[in-house]
Amino acid sequence: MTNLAIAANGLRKSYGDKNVLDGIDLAVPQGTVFSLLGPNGAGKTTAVKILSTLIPPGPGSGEIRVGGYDLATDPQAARAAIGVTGQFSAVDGLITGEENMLLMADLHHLPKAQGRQVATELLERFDLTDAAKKPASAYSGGMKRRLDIAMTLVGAPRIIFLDEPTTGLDPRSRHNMWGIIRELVSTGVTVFLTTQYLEEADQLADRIAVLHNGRIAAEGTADELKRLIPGGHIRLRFTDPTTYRHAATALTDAAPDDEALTLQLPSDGSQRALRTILDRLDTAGIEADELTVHTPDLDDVFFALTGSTTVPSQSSQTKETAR
Ligand SMILES: Nc1ncnc2c1ncn2[C@@H]1O[C@H](COP(=O)(O)OP(=O)(O)OP(=O)(O)O)[C@@H](O)[C@H]1O
Repeated sequence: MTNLAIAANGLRKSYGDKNVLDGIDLAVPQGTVFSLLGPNGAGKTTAVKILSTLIPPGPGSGEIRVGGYDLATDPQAARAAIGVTGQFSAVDGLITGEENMLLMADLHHLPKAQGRQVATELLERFDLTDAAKKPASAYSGGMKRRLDIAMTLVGAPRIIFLDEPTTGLDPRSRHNMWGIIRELVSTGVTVFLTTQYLEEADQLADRIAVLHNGRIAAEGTADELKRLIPGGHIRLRFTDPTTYRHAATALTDAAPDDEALTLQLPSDGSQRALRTILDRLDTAGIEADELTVHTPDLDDVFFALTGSTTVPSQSSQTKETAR
């Protein structure tokens, strides 16, 4: 267990008769990014709050270790090893970015000169030097998130909890944030990330766990999770109903959608599979208005595991319907 930054056994939490976490196990090696995925209300924030000592675990939970320290017996030491940013931001809008940073330095009991130096360096690193003297309330969403992370780093935490760090950010700010997270990890920091964006988990996480109905429905690398979903498909779209019907009669193995005028054929998305389908279309004299290749991605995994259907082969359809 010593090389694990976070280790939890049988993590439980209920609110009233609602079992939010129903005994989940977590093992996050040092220096890696672990992503907890789940639909809204799945219990991601609850897990972050317990692991970061903000709320106690529910009765019956097993041992929880963060930074090597047992949360039950040594919460202070665990707290010293971690930083938390996210939905419950620490940024005070009434004071400037620099003042927020200095306040953090005071909270960490850094000597004045050292506090100033750390604040200046972090503001520079997060591209906030020009805005340092402006009240944080005037910052954009992306700047506030950057300031929030910069404030977290004042205490030089080895483990950082990022609760939906890019929710609501525009694509450029999101990519900037990904760069920041990658840089943190390159310095050996462990990141526990919750996100609603599957692409984010795919981009950043070494391991991903999907939380559903209070349990971990699946866990693994992005590739391992994608392998849970068999195959992809090729989708043919028609605008003319007669052409569509002709194609549906010719391609008996295709799944038809009479309303959308589309046909879906199972395919691994390879060049060879594509050529076979094009040959079949040529032979039957069919010309589709649009042909799209769909390979399984994390969305498919997510919908297959947390959607109404649990039949993997239906996942692709689930995704398309859901969009
Ligand atoms: N203090 C509380 N009292 C009662 N119920 C709570 C409390 N905190 C959370 N819950 C409930 O626990 C469930 C999980 O909430 P949580 O915030 O952990 O979900 P989440 O996965 O982080 O969701 P989101 O993506 O929407 O932030 C929800 O149904 C929520 O309403």
